[in-house]
Amino acid sequence: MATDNIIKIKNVSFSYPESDAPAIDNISFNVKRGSWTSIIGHNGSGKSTIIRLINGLLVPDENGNPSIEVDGIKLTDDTVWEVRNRVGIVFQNPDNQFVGTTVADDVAFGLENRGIPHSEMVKIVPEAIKAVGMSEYTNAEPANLSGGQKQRVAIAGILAIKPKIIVLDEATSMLDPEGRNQILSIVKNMKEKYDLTVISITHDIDEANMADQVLVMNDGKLITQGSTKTVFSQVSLLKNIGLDVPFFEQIKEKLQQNAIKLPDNLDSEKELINYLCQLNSKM
Ligand SMILES: Nc1ncnc2c1ncn2[C@@H]1O[C@H](COP(=O)(O)OP(=O)(O)OP(=O)(O)O)[C@@H](O)[C@H]1O
Repeated sequence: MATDNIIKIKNVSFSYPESDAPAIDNISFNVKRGSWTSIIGHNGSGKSTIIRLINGLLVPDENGNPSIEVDGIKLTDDTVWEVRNRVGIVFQNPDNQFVGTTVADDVAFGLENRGIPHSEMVKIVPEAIKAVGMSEYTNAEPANLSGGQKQRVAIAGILAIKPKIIVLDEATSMLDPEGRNQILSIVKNMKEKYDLTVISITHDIDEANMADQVLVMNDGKLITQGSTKTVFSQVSLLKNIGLDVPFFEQIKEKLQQNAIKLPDNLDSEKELINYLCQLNSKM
């Protein structure tokens, strides 16, 4: 994995015109190339607004000398399309993402928009559809697919334009557990295969736990960030802002509140169970 920062956000604030409070309040963070970042936070905390700022759909407020850099390109009016080509977004509702009458048409749409020659499209489209395991549905109508299949087609459409960054904006929230796991596993495989950088905005704690880095938003502010271990061990902070905490961290906290001292290096449920079994056998 490369180690440079593919996204650099510095001193960024943003207020929607009709609102008094800023939706984003002076945030700074970096995202490493090829990494997985989760953004968590309550409804309205500013998660989607960050993504709209990263792909230039919104422009930061001028105060504080803000800067946004994506893949080494400083985001300005002149570079917005260059940046946008690097960021593919899968949205929450699969039904709002289709424009083609067949799966193949739909996946080809982004390529047509970018003026990719037909001779290249006929190679790229089937490859992208195959990558998400949907080849047998190439000529199907998107409207007739299941929610999980629709999200796979949306991902194929994004893969076709070869982005550097893929954003899942609550992309699994309308799927059942099986559909969700399929999508996450496809994205994970694509990430490794194409050295993609993944940003997932999610309310699902297991999905958030897949990340290398977690960003926690509250009322437009980035209140903590770090590895899953660093962030999810701040149980009280997360609970105070109404967020879920992994079951494992909740159990650890309860044990410690009951004066059961645990070693620092317990990183998984399995390690915790083994430790408690050993403790029990010594009693
Ligand atoms: N188009 C808009 N016009 C005015 N205010 C907006 C607009 N979009 C979002 N907001 C406000 O900006 C704030 C941040 O919204 P945003 O959608 O970024 O939050 P979020 O964390 O993604 O929420 P959710 O989890 O519900 O998707 C909220 O107070 C929201 O009401």
